[in-house]
Amino acid sequence: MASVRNLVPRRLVGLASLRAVSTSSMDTFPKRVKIVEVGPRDGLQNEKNVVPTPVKIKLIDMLSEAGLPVIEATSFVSPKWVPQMADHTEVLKGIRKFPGINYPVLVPNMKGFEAAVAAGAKEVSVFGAASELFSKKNINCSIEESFQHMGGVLQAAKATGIPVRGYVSCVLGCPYEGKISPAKVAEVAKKLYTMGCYEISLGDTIGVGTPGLMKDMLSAVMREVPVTTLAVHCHDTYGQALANTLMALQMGVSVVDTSVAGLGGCPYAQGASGNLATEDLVYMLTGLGIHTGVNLQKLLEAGDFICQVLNRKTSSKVAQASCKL
Ligand SMILES: CC(C)(COP(=O)([O-])OP(=O)([O-])OC[C@H]1O[C@@H](n2cnc3c(N)ncnc32)[C@H](O)[C@@H]1OP(=O)([O-])[O-])[C@@H](O)C(=O)NCCC(=O)NCCSC(=O)C[C@@](C)(O)CC(=O)[O-]
Repeated sequence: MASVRNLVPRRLVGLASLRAVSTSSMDTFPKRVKIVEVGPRDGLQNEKNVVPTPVKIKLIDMLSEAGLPVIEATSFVSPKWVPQMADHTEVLKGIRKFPGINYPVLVPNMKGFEAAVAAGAKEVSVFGAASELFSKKNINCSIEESFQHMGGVLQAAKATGIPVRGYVSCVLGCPYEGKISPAKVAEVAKKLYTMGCYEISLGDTIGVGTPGLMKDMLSAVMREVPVTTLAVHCHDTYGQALANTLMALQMGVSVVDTSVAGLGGCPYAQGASGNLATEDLVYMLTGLGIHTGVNLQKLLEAGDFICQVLNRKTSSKVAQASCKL
């Protein structure tokens, strides 16, 4: 693989050719998009070989340097279930905390919440699903039981002034149940919103959705939850993540979860590939003239770094193209 140093002078060529467009269809897009970088958590949780803690810390520091406003750093889940995240405390304590950047962590229950707070977490994310079977496989409880676990975390977080983000998985399909109805997604999203999550991230966990499904699902959710509190989280298994995200942006969503180099997958969703690559979203938004505050060059360097450590080719089309320029 080419070294970062060799790539640096050439990579801006593609970016420099981008020109912000202004058409009437742009009126429906948000003026700025908040990118939630989930690579260090969602991106690495599925890696078979344990990634050394200093590598995770360096990756997060590089992503901070790139200007990502939110970086999901790790998860305080059971190390028996997800061994890759067992070093959560060391990672959270070891990273440089840049002013203005949030470093939320995933917590499934009070045990995870308490450990996260003890490690210095200032924001947490709870996670549920719109599929009963996925909920059972992923967190070993029903959707109803998961509301109780999340409710406990939300109450404790409120008492300590910690903001809570909520995830809904399987919003466009489930590896165990198949089709998931938009009404079910809306019901779960509404529950998380009314319980106190300030933002609800809608996850196409296995990347099976298409823009039409995204439109139907979002239309149902937006009848129950304000669009200003919604985020989308698209995996790219069928190459639809960027198209699905574009549909969400057109519908007024302005928060998007992505993963550097397109890393990712869920250990309890066999066959699901990585998230939408952060580089590809930044490139598209730059072309649309939508502000993100992210430095694409530095982001590409972070992607190169983690791909070299993992001995993996990047899944980002933009990173691949930039290597060839
Ligand atoms: C939820 C549990 C813990 C239930 O797991 P369980 O086995 O049902 O839990 P339990 O309460 O019966 O406890 C069993 C053992 O786990 C311990 N335990 C219990 N909780 C914790 C904790 N927080 N941290 C550390 N240890 C914990 C607990 O202390 C006990 O230890 P033991 O007595 O056997 O030694 C487990 O199922 C789990 O950790 N699941 C997490 C799975 C996961 O991380 N999945 C990936 C993240 S979700 C995702 O990727 C989707 C998303 C968010 O990206 C969006 C999308 O794409 O859709």
